[in-house]
Amino acid sequence: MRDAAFLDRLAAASRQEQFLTVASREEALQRFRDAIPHQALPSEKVELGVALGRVLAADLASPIDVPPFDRALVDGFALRAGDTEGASQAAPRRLRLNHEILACGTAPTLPVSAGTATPIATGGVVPRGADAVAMVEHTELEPDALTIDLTQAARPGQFIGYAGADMAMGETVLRKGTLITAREIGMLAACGLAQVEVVRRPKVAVLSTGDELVAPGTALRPGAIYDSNGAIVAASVVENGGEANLLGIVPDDEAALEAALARAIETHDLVVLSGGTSKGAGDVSHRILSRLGAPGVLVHGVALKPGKPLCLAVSRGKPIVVLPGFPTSAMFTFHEFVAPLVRALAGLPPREEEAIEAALPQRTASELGRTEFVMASLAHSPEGLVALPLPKGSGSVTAFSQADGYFSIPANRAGVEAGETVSVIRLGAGVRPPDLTIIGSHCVGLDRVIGLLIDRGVRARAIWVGSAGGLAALKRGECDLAAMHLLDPETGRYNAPFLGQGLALAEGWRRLQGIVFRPGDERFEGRSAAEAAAAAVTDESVVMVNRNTGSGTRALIDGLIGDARPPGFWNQPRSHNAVAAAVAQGRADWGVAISSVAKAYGLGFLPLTEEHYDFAYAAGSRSEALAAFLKTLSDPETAATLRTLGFSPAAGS
Ligand SMILES: Nc1nc2c(c(=O)[nH]1)N[C@H]1C(S)=C(S)[C@@H](COP(=O)(O)OP(=O)(O)OC[C@H]3O[C@@H](n4cnc5c(N)ncnc54)[C@H](O)[C@@H]3O)O[C@H]1N2
Ligand code: MOO
Repeated sequence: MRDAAFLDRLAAASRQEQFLTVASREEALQRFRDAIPHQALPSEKVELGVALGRVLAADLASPIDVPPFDRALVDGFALRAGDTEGASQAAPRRLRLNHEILACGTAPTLPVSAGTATPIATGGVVPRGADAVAMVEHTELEPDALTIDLTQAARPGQFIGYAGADMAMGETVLRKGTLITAREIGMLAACGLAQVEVVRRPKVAVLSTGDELVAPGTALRPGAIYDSNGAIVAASVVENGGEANLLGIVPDDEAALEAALARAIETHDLVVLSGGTSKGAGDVSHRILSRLGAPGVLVHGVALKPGKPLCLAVSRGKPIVVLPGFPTSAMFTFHEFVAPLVRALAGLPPREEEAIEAALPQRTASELGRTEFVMASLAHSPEGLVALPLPKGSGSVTAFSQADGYFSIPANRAGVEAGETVSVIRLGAGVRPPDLTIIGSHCVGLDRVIGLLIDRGVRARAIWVGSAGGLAALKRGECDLAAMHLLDPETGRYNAPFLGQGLALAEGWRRLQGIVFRPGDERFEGRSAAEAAAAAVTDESVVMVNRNTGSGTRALIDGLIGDARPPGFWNQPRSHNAVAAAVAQGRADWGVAISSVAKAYGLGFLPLTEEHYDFAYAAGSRSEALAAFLKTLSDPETAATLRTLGFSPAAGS
């Protein structure tokens, strides 16, 4: 490896420039706004049939009266109210019928003169002379059909819809910036408009850079990951009124990137690239963006977390945004810097942000000097709403989509204390806290049970932080249930010994834990788990993968290996899947995981023990959602589902 090219690359990487400017979020936004007008693009005319989802470019006045004439609102007779005064069942008023019937679409030819009435249908044109319509139910047709007897007096104007009552000619009926939905389409059609003037949609080029990226739909090679930013950014552009052009993946190559960016700015209003902007790659984007045209980079580095390496540039009058590669950082900076621009160009008003107050149950630390945004889930607690910071970092794709919102910690604070109230800005419309929050250890069995609950109308959500974390969260009142599998080494019992005052345990199911290894590995194949582990810890060439302290599985591993510290001991991932992936990919030779995961990864399995996966909850809780969960847990249907997944439901179900 110590060849010249390798040393050159290493030297180049360590020589990287510092970020050009580290701006505050406000400064960064200001510089971007000063350089790029955040205003609607010019308009274009589109047919009504394709206007759905577009934005009106100008206020719109109705060119006609709607309805265009005074019309009957009931089936009956057009007449003069004055002729009907005092009419009653006992003393009906007799009116002569005019010789025409005003069906819909028929223009009247005869006026209604005193003492006469004209038959009219709902929607028919009210004839000259008439000032009211009487309902057919309040009249009796005389046998000669030439007269009616009216049994109820009519008020002037009764059952007439006047011209322009709905929309008057010249009245502004729709405002510019209105998003055209089915309702607006109806109004435009009623005005007789076949076309409408809408804001041109901003054309946004979306690119991803990274040699490790592959497009969804293709096979993953070792070390590669799917390009998720491209898809998320493109969809978010559309959600904010833009037209996304997903240009795909560009390799980490200066010339290729420069060529792709140059092409993209020619034909788009905005270019959004993600990845390759932090240290190590930072000056590449910087050099390219400066070469593409003045003024080049406006901001590179914002005192934000997530989102520090964000880069904002303008070349040839076009904005170029380089989002950080980490998906949560990319989405967050998109939301803060790109979405407002796309909306403005598309003529849409700024997104309405709904903030909701929630208590923080736990201290959350933050970095001094950077405004930190913390993705959080909302949950109900006996004391009111709580904001649960999501345990996943900027590299996660799910943090942004699973969060109900985010709260910020100012740059001059090192954290927020437990019990403080934070203002959670909601992400997405109509986000409601779930009925039931489960925190603890992940299990695909629980994924299914939650699915069954959702089918029954209970909105349940799980947050995976491990058994001990779930129990601690339950004790702090952050959730309704803790999903756990903790073994007490002293009693050999699962879960119950850890509960403490006020908590009850619902038995869930049993999961077979065992040693996982690559099939065919003779150091494990055909042996007992205890025997294989004992041999493995004395062989320096065998690498293990451990689990995190506090997990139920770690307690098992400790029991297996005692004080031994074999290679791999300090590699302590937090899930069964991470253990199985490490073994399957050859980064480790053995670990402990549950049988269902071993099967999913095609690994060999030496059974160790059946662990109990149970649920702790507050004994006094009266939550209906909790009751529904406990009921679902004891359903035969649930038990059958769990068995098909390879779990043994607890006795009794
Ligand atoms: N030594 C330092 N390292 C890092 C720093 C730093 O200041 N010093 N900053 C960190 C921060 S903060 C962030 S955020 C990331 C962002 O880095 P880049 O914008 O250069 O992004 P990459 O290095 O290209 O990728 C980071 C990460 O994200 C994955 N990625 C990239 N593109 C995509 C995509 N389209 N879809 C899904 N995932 C993507 C990529 O594989 C990496 O895992 O840098 C820190 N490092
Ligand atoms: O800015 Mo990075 O986004 O802190 O993770």
